[in-house]
Amino acid sequence: MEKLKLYSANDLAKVTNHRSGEIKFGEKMLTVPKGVDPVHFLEATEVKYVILGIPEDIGIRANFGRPGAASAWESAMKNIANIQHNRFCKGSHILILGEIDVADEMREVENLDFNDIDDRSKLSQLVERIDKEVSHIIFTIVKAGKTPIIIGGGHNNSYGNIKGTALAKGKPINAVNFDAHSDFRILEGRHSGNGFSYAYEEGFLKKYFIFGLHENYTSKSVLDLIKKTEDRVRYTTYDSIKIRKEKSFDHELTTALEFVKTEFFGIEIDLDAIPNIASSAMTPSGFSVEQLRQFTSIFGRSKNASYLHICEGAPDLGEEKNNHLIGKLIGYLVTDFIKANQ
Ligand SMILES: N=CN[C@@H](CCC(=O)O)C(=O)O
Repeated sequence: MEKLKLYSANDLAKVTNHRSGEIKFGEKMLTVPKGVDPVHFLEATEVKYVILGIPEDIGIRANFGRPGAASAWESAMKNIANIQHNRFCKGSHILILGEIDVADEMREVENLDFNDIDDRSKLSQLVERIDKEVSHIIFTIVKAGKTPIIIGGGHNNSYGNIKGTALAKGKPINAVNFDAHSDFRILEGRHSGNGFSYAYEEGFLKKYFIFGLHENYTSKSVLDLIKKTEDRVRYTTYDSIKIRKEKSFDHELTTALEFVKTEFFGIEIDLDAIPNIASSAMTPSGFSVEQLRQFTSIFGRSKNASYLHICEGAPDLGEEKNNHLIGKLIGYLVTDFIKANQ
């Protein structure tokens, strides 16, 4: 795990704002002690939840998107460290493992142009390089009996999450994805729009449910492909629930849960499904933050929930004065998941 940059107790102290009479997560969460092998530590610790950051937006660049998601990890950590440790949720149940070191790759993409065919191919190759690191680290965390909470990064990282979890569990897993987009697009080289189709094609993803797809942003070819694989890939649209009111939110949650919970499954959350949250494909229309939190809690409750991935939030694309909001939203989702799951 050479590309794993461990988070130290000192890193944690730097982002924790101490206040007398209060105990913050940053004072209670674990880090891997200096000089200790992280794999041994993962195997030995009793802590169940392991937080990992992926500060990249290379998959988004390879998908002709707007960069910015690399900054979500730092914003999330600044928030998570300052959540109150209390009877509702305890920081001591969390290990902050660290982040995947993508600094070299991020430097390499700075001057690459999506419109240049050679550059586009380089972007995809760099996504594949990150895929390998993500799947290896997720494999190691899950194999140690822990539940990863992954903070991205682009949605390309769904591939590594699914692959790593499936390899650790020794069988393909299911996934539920709260997203405006299917990310089940053609296998044209890796990017943020085809993490699930690659995982499906390579046999790591068994059943896949897309929750709240936006009808305007799903191509006919993807809809046709999903129709052909109906026994394994299903969806419900945002428009059918919230606009035409043909289906109820709660009923669709149950349908999706029944579909995925038959096996170990991953919970994938793309923040571009929430209105006005800064992201590459930012939207003015979508489910509310409360609905996303309910989704996280309901799926988190299942004993087969094997990881949580929150991605595509891009504080760097947001308003300068309030760029802590994405970190705060991620903090709510992390604690909603843990409270439901523990
Ligand atoms: N992870 C996001 N994937 C979307 C992005 C859509 C967009 O950039 O407009 C997709 O490929 O469909």
